[in-house]
Amino acid sequence: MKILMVTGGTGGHIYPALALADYIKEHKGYPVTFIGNEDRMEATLIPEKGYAFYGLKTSGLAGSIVKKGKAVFQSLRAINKAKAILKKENPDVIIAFGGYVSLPVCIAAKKLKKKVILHEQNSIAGKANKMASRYADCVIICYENARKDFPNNKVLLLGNPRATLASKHAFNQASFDALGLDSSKPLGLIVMGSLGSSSVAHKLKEILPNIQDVNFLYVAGKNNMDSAQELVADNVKVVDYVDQLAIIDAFDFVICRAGATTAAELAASGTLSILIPSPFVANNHQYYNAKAMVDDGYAFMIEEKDVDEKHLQNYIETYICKPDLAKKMKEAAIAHGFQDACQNIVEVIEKI
Ligand SMILES: CC(=O)N[C@H]1[C@@H](OP(=O)(O)OP(=O)(O)OC[C@H]2O[C@@H](n3ccc(=O)[nH]c3=O)[C@H](O)[C@@H]2O)O[C@H](CO)[C@@H](O)[C@@H]1O
Repeated sequence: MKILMVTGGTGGHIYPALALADYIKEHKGYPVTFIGNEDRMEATLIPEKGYAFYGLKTSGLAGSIVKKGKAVFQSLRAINKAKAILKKENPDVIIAFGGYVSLPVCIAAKKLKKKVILHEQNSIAGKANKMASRYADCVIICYENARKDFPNNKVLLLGNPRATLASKHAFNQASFDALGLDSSKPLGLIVMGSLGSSSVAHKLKEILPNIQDVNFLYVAGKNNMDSAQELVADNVKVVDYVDQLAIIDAFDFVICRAGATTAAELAASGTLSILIPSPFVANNHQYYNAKAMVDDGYAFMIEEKDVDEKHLQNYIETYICKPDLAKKMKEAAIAHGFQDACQNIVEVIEKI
């Protein structure tokens, strides 16, 4: 069986696809090829991981009439290019992980009568996935809430492939030691998704130095290192990137955005979190990702507008000073973790 995956734009769409591809390679040996945007992070990340990669030029349907017109024109060209790639590669199944690059590939796939599976990471579906669902044979979701965004007879709630990876992740002592953190105090990891956040960095710079009983590692994101430098303090180290899953076990809690892939990893690995959902995403979907986690009893949430010392200190103390409650929350996280996501998705691929 040959599989082709479509993914792109941000880590939250790319890492789940890579996790599934690695699982398929290890357990089934089926070849996997990728299509993504020719000018986004996937164009380097995916070939670096050893997979064949085809790039398309696409952009989102947003902004001025001229920009929208350009996006439509690019999509039409992308459909033709995708058709040529699909004819050459001749995959049995196409799995699309969202982002606007998915849509032209799904359209091309259906024109060639190929089987299409969509993967939606978020609790509110993205625009591209909603449009692509009419060309899909099956839609895999990670939150019950996303079911209503798709034709009900196509939906399966199976979770995010990164959950499987997170449940099996190996702590890497050398990666942790290289960070040079003082672990004689509780440790907090702060990571703002694959793109970072300058607005949260700006708020935290006033707050973190006052929480002296915790040492923090702030992961800024490669494009935010300048604004993040203002955070450096006795108890705060700043780096641009970490392999989140390799070091997460060393931390007592994580403060982070509520990107769906990070959220899936937190649940599957039983990691305690304080979520600050990004207010700058489509349909406020991170708020709803976070709300589902809070409702299921395994995370706290502070909206960005409410981030202050009192709120943060309050939640941090709960994790550190109430071990019984922290243990209960960890158990609730693991119970909602979809640790078998990869195995269950592969069964669907084989059946389809
Ligand atoms: C601004 C934006 O549009 N964000 C979206 C994007 O988030 P974003 O790309 O930030 O994705 P997530 O937070 O969901 O996932 C980030 C991934 O990168 C990894 N990682 C990240 C930083 C780092 O230093 N090290 C590291 O290993 C994490 O372990 C995780 O696997 O896609 C998500 C999934 O569709 C959406 O829910 C988010 O709303």
